Amino acid sequence: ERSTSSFSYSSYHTLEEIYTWIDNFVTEHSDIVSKLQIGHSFENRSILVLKFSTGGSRRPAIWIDSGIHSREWITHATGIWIARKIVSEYGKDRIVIDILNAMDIFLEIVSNPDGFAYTHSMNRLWRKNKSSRPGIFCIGVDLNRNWKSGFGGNGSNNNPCSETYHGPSPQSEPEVAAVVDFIMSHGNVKALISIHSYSQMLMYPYGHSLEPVSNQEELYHLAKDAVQALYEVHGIEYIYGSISATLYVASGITVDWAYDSGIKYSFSFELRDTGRYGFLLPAAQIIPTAQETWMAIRTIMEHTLHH
Ligand SMILES: O=C(NO)N[C@H](Cc1ccccc1)C(=O)O
Ligand SMILES: [Zn+2]
Repeated sequence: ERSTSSFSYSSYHTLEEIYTWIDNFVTEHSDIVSKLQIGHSFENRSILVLKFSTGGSRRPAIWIDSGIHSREWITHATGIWIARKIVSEYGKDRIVIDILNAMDIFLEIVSNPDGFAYTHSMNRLWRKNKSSRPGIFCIGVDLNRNWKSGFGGNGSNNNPCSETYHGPSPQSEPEVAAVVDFIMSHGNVKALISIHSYSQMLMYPYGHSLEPVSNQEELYHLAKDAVQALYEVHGIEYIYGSISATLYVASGITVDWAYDSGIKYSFSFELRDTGRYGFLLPAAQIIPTAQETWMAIRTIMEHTLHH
């Protein structure tokens, strides 16, 4: 069926189902949504980005990615739901209208397609990508350790068999290089939101050190407001703060690279839950999770629009 009306937003889907949904979604909303291919994964799958734009050229933009860790299925499902929410709210919500009349939104739903396919075929709890190199006997690099900022520092591992293996060099992984190349050539990305699960946290740089970022006060208060907006939907409580202070030191991570590349509003979400189901969050929680996450993301986008 050509329409997305038969797509269940309250279910988890395979890579093929998501890519088909993307094509149908773009067809149905071609007035404001387009599909970009920003590169290929290690196993040669397309890396796709949805672009939401109401015109202009190279407008200030917001980047949102989900699924960088393949086992975090709630993040892809949330990304899909948010894509539909953006187009449905554009006609209704004053804040979304204002955002899209001034900015573009880029949404990369499946940031690690090889790993995601693997969680459906062989190992539901696979985290990394699927890269392999001669003489190395473990597969995959942690795509949240392969970025240039703080690369190879504490909170990342140089053992290829580790779940936090940072890879042989910064941006060695095609899935990371594609995003870096896209954002750098775009040159006008004002906010980056990288969605993970689980733990119910909203965090900002730095992960690689306890050193506060220059606009720490602003990010703290924005995170506070975003977490409050999230709480008001279903009463779910998040903690917030800098990654290194709130969680632990992690080096080579997406948001540190984004921040150091000039994207002053860089955040990482850890969605539901706090461990009862963990990565195996029941599908019944997809829509409630997406609804509350949307309100936090909308808060961050609105702030970015006005600053
Ligand atoms: O893997 C997850 N969550 O899925 N998060 C941890 C912590 C984290 C989250 C966000 C940014 C940096 C670091 C990780 O080791 O990457
Ligand atoms: Zn993760």
